[in-house]
Amino acid sequence: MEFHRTELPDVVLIEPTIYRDDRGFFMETFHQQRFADGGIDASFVQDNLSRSTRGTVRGLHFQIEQAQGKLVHVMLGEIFDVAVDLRRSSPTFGRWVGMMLSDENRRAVYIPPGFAHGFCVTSERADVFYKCTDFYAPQHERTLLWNDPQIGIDWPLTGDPILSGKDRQGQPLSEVECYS
Ligand SMILES: Cc1cn([C@H]2C[C@H](O)[C@@H](COP(=O)(O)OP(=O)(O)O[C@H]3O[C@@H](C)C(=O)[C@@H](O)[C@H]3O)O2)c(=O)[nH]c1=O
Repeated sequence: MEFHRTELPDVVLIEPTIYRDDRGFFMETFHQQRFADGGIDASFVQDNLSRSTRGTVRGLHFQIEQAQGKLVHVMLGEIFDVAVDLRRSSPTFGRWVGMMLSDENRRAVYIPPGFAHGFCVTSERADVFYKCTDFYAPQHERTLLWNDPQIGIDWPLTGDPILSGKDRQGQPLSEVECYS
């Protein structure tokens, strides 16, 4: 298992060790000690699974209180997974990073509290499984506008995305409440 810091250094790409044999493969998806050694000291309290079809964008979501760190895996399909730094005190405030995660590369990403998270589905469908460091708290949930030109995420989309009503009404960075 390898841990690679991204352009936003607190966002970490995890490259698993995959053991293949005649039966198929085996890999660890989370190992507290190895993650701690790799710089991720997180304890998870909630696991989520969502299924989405091609061209769906979910996000960009965060909780202003009970901020969640997220460890994101793709069980089926392929996504472009995005984190946006919303910590005003950070040198990378307002910047984004995106990574392809799939059932082929089996990569995962750890996004710590303080970031908005979202993804776009680039396969027929995608099952996304993620662990969270705090509980879902809808009263604290905020939605950053997925296509805010000030952030300028280069989504791998060919047309208009499939969005929830909530995500269509996301707030731009200039208006959304951020972390200090
Ligand atoms: C996120 C969540 C939603 N729900 C419910 C609320 C709602 O009725 C239904 C669908 O919720 P949403 O539309 O918010 O689901 P979704 O758009 O998939 O929200 C998720 O998006 C990704 C990008 C994230 O990073 C997650 O933290 C989460 O915000 O599921 C829960 O019960 N628990 C949860 O933890």
